[in-house]
Amino acid sequence: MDLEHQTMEMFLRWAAELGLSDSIDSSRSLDSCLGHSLSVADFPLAGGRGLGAVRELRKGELVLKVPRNALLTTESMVAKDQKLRDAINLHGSISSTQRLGVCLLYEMSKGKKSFWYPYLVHLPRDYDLSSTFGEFEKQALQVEDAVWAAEKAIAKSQSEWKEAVTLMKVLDLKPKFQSLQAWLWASATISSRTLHIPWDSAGCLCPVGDLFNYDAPGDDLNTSEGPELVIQTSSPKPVSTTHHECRNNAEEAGHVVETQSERLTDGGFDEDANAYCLYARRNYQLGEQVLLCYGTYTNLELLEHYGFMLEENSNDKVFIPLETSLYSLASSWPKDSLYIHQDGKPSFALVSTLRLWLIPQNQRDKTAMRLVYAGSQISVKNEILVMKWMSDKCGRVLRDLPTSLLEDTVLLQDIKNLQDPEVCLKQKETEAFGSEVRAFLDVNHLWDLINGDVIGLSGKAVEFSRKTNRIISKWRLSVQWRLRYKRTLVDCISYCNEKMNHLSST
Ligand SMILES: C[S@@+](CC[C@H](N)C(=O)[O-])C[C@H]1O[C@@H](n2cnc3c(N)ncnc32)[C@H](O)[C@@H]1O
Repeated sequence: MDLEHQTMEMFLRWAAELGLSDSIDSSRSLDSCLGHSLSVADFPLAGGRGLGAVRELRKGELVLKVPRNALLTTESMVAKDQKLRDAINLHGSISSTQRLGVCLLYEMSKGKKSFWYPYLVHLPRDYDLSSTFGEFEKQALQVEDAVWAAEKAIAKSQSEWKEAVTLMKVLDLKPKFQSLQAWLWASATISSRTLHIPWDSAGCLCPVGDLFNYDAPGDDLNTSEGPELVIQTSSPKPVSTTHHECRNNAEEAGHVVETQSERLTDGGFDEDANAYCLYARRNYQLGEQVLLCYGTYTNLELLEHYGFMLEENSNDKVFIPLETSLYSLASSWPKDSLYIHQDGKPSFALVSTLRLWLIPQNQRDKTAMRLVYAGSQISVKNEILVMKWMSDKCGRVLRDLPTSLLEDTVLLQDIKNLQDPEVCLKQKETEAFGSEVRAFLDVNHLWDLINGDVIGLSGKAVEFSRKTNRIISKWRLSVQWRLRYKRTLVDCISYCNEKMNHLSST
């Protein structure tokens, strides 16, 4: 049994001893907290390590219960450590998320002496959130809004780190735990793994509960005949770093509560049970990955908060630069409602605004306004103008980007080849590398490694260091993101052209 496997077993035993369980049967063995409903498994195409169903699960069924004493929160860490308590009390001016970040690093610095050590060793060593992107990966996003969002995330992490360093110094953390690198790790851990708790806006780290991978809301609606969960959402979308909203008043009887309401999340802290309770969001077959919904996110937001994106994401939104006069006309609709759906359809608000914008000012009478607000077309002529404008605009946006969809598709394949240890890079292949691959190899000083292998005729694949592989993964994510963006614009052009053809023939 390899080391990873052994430490995972130790972790699951430790969790069972603390009372974590995937079963409602309280007399279960203390060898592992899993095995009745779930098991840890690898899902290479959907999040990597995750939790699989070890039996058929019914929608609404309780699948994991994590008692409060196992949760890592500022409160629970402080309660176990006088020095930490004193330092936190003295330096209360930073945000609760920063406090949790410092506590996490402090706990990590204890190594095996930490109460949560069996959990902490299983945290990822690296993350791909955009706050961890270097200049190359950031620019590879190409789209101005996306580059700007990444820049903002990077700057935010840096300024939060500077503010938190004072507390880290008081705690006398070793330099490696005080570094920006360590801070980025702690912030990414908190951003991508915390669950919502009612008593701390920073949320909690939930052993085992943070092994669930993500399922977008709305993608599960047709899959079950089971009863619906009532999730009492405090806001339609979490604004804090925590992604799970509270499922208050969850009735334990049958572990199912009745119908409707917005189902953004699949669990929450249950005051009565004094535990975090997680429920199946749909029916699952044996062996299927059990997923959790962290909230409603566009791909850019997923990249920022979680370090991944979804090729198929019904919540994705593609924004294109619009004329200022159009924005001012669109005052009835918020700016962020003017977008293109991932399947290429312009949003209701965008089409409505364009309908209005594209009729001459003297024709913007009551009748036209009424039609626009009702979501109806004003006239066939106007509708054709709208579709033509959208199609031309998307075409211009695509042309203005540094690379085409086709070039990005080839690039993505080259990146996959670079990353694949099974692929041997032949000299003729490296000669065909496009300018972006060449620039990447230049910036990261990797030519020697590539040439050494090719010229050395070793016949072996090029092996990059772990650090280089991490950078390649981030770059790959950027390219995937911009490719998805471009696909949506191309689909929008097809959608508009089809509409135009249809309208012209009527
Ligand atoms: C709460 S953790 C889930 C467990 C994680 N896979 C692990 O091994 O610890 C969230 C992270 O898992 C990954 N992830 C979750 N859902 C994913 C999905 N559908 N596709 C790709 N990665 C996903 C992302 O790296 C994300 O930041």
